[in-house]
Amino acid sequence: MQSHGSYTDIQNNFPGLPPFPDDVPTAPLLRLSLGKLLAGDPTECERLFQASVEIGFFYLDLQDSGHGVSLLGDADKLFTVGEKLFELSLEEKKTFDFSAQNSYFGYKGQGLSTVDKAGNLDRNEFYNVSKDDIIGISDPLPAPEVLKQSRKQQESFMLGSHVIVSLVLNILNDKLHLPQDTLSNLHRWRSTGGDQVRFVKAPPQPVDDRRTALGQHTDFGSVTVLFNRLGGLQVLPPGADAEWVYVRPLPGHAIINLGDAMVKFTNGLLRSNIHRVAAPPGIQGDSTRYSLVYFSRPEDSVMLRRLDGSDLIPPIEKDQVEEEISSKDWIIRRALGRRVDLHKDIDYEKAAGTEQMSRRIRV
Ligand SMILES: O=C(O)CCC(=O)C(=O)O
Ligand SMILES: [Fe+2]
Repeated sequence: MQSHGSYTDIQNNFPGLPPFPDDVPTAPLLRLSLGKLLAGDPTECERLFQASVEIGFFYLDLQDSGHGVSLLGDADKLFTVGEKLFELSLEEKKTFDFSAQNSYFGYKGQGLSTVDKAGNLDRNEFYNVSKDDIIGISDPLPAPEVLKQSRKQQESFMLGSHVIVSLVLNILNDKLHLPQDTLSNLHRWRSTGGDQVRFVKAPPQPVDDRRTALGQHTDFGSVTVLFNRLGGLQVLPPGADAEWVYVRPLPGHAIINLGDAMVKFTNGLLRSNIHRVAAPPGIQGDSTRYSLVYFSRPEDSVMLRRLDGSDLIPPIEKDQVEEEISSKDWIIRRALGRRVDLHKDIDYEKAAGTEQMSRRIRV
């Protein structure tokens, strides 16, 4: 057994950052190869499907494909952009909070969302940038100079992530026996939707008061492409007795997870796993944590309900009622429903997603 904070494999750590400790429980997520998935390798595609049914999270090794390597390069550039972005004064950043206009794009300051039913507040700030804005199919939102100057890098990162999303959707489409292109036709690059990049920053927390930085949730959309360097992300495996485990960040890999839309489209066959962000473990807890995310969502007008045309997707049961809600309304309800600055009384449950199904506990 290694001592606290030590590491066995230098390649499993990020240069310049304190190592992820070896003595905390981690999720045994599958590591899939982008090169193999792009080549249509049947075993790798089957592993992707398995991971999507069982846990809804997997690592994607980007190092064995030219596309993946260039996405890693774009992610590196945006980590630097993110650091500069959050260096702006709070006063300036707040001018880009558009939530009062019912928009989830722009800045969210630290401590504006509840992380649990007790009303404890979050400990991170983030900034959401709309894909539609960056590719010029919606009116541009006001943005700080550092974001205006990096629109090209953002577009490249968004497109690169969207290619990964489309690949995952096409493999799932095939495995679900859906008519060809069913899923990708609900996620067209140049159609209006909620796709976004999120820059995240969480400062180190006081040693004697380390808490959840981002409350437990399932992602709202379809497929998430996440870049982590410091630990802190945790998932709750299925089952009544499950305990939170860390997802160890791996250099050269993205973390891919499915969101609520995939659960609704497949009537619970695919899984959108509950996750949260805790303070980074061990000596990592003294460092500032940045992360970078690409969230894909079904196009705005898509209704989030069971898809027709598959013999594998379970039918709607007799006593089951599907909510009539569009992708756009779902995301607004989930993204803004727990903001203490927008609502006097927070109905924590009303802003919930598919968490209950995610637990896979039969009642
Ligand atoms: O920062 C992370 O690692 C995860 C963030 C996350 O889960 C989210 O923004 O939905
Ligand atoms: Fe998330």
